[in-house]
Amino acid sequence: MTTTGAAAGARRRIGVMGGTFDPIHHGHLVAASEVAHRFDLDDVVFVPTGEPWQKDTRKVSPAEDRYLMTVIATASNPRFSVSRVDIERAGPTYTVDTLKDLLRQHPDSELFFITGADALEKILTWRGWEEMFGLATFVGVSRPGFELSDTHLAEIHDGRVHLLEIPALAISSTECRRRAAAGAPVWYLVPDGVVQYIAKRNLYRPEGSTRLDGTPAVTAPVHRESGPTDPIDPHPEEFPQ
Ligand SMILES: Nc1ncnc2c1ncn2[C@@H]1O[C@H](COP(=O)(O)OP(=O)(O)OP(=O)(O)O)[C@@H](O)[C@H]1O
Ligand SMILES: O=C(O)c1ccc[n+]([C@@H]2O[C@H](COP(=O)([O-])O)[C@@H](O)[C@H]2O)c1
Repeated sequence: MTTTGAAAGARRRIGVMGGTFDPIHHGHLVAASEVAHRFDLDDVVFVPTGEPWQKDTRKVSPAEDRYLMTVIATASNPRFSVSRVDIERAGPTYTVDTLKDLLRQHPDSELFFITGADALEKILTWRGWEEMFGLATFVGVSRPGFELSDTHLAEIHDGRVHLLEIPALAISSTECRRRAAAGAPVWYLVPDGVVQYIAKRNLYRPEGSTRLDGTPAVTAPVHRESGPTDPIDPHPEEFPQ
């Protein structure tokens, strides 16, 4: 007996939630959950970027930290999983490559790439976008502060792009990082486990700050092929953030 949304013999419908996730927050999770519900998806795969080339003007946290925060944030949802395809591919992250890798891994699937209104606005600046629209259906979701529009995508509009209003959460990773850097709480903006992870790894704190155990905070990127430098503490203390 199948317990998924796909009828027997039908292609699996897989949502793809790509993002830098530095850190992952409830805006990402609500977007994925809402698109999964409205598009009757079987699963949503979260794909943390390797090298987000359009964010190269700022320091991005090590891929392993962003990956682990994404795993922590999605662990309680049986339909959510996290893929390493982008962090294991060398070089800048292009969605056209993400989609090809996922289709190789899931050849009998139909992909639905989920993107916020801000990212959708800039999608024609993405590398190989012409090919990209042939590999997945794109679902643009509303985001406070941005206009949700597909008028710039008129020539693609043959059912490959959909727009969806979702519950509005005015949360951004930028604001979460700013708050963590200032010692302000990020509780309830990000999942509880992510709050704990940020504190444990001293992410987003000013250079030279120390971890709660007194050791220097990690500042060098973690090597791609290695696992996390720190296992997740199974008995985390209460952190003030
Ligand atoms: N609050 C939100 N509501 C809807 N979509 C969102 C929200 N936050 C992010 N997204 C979408 O999630 C995807 C990944 O976003 P990303 O990881 O860059 O987060 P961000 O909050 O935009 O980060 P930053 O503030 O660092 O730019 C993008 O498609 C983005 O548009
Ligand atoms: O393919 C591209 O050239 C491209 C350029 C910018 C962003 N993207 C993808 O869009 C998603 C959101 O990216 P970001 O930078 O807003 O976190 C993520 O999956 C990125 O890989 C992709």
